[in-house]
Amino acid sequence: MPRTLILGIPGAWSLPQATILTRIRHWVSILRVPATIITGFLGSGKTTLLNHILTSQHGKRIAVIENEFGEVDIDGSLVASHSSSNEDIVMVNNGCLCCTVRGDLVKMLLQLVKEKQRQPSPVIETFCMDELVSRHVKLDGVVTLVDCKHAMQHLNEVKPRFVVNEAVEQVAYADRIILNKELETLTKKNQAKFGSVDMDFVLGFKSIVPVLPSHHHEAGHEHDNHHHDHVHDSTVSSVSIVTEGTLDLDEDLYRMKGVLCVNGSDQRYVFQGVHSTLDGCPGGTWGPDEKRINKLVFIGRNLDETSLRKGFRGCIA
Ligand SMILES: Nc1nc2c(ncn2[C@@H]2O[C@H](COP(=O)(O)OP(=O)(O)OP(=O)(O)O)[C@@H](O)[C@H]2O)c(=O)[nH]1
Repeated sequence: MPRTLILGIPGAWSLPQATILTRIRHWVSILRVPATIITGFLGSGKTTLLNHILTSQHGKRIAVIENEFGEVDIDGSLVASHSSSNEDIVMVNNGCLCCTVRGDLVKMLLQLVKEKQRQPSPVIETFCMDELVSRHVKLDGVVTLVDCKHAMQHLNEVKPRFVVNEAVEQVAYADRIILNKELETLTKKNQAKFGSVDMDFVLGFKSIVPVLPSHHHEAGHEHDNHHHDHVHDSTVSSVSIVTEGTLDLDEDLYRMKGVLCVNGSDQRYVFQGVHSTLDGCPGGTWGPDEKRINKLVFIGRNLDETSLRKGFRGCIA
């Protein structure tokens, strides 16, 4: 038994070895960095909740690993602008976090825990299976955002056999569910507005059984030497556009979001669309020598990429 480890445990010398080991494991588990998974369907309000967490006074030091569906990073800039320590936010884009980009996630997690001054609290997505990660990081719990306005459409969607309904899984594996966006039929107690919830409800609640969904990929293929047996819905895809120029602004989509350069304004325009709800607000000011790059992401079923790109180019002034 290494002496240094035992010395940290009060009364360890007088105890049987099994008890000592149990205590060591307990202490190691306490020392591990707690991670909270924030999940929820497209546009349900995850980024909004994250910004609420990052700007709340809770005394916790937080690092964020964020995964985006499209290959263009929109949320990175939206989250980073609310945080005082931008370097603690890393993006893992364009892929299912437990499959295609899992290797990146493991690297990110290990990098975060190696740099001891950082305490990644909300770290997004699955990591329990990696031995090295689980030695350093413990899953605190899974928080699922539900968009009350659009949730039933996605929860009730009948998928082909073996195709996973992500919206159902996100709810099924939640330790905490936040009903976000107002709905008149719910009592105030059950719902949140713009992710505004008590921090104790989402951080540090220590779920008793931290279980993650076992999940399946198309025809059960392999990534990074591990096997998946779930299938994502291949009709849902994303189209991302990155182009220079200024826009005159204007489908039936799940989600649109973008950071745009609009005619006559020195400020970025942050554009949000969740189904038919469209929203936008000014973002940060463009730098004097900064290239005015428009970034726009469309996520939905059977997207017509060619006409979306053509239509978007038609908006450039
Ligand atoms: N009316 C209303 N809108 C909200 C609420 N919470 C978030 N929103 C809006 O919903 C839109 C999507 O919010 P996000 O926080 O970006 O959602 P998300 O889950 O991160 O979206 P994805 O990036 O697609 O995964 C934004 O326009 C938000 O302002 C709410 O409680 N009420």
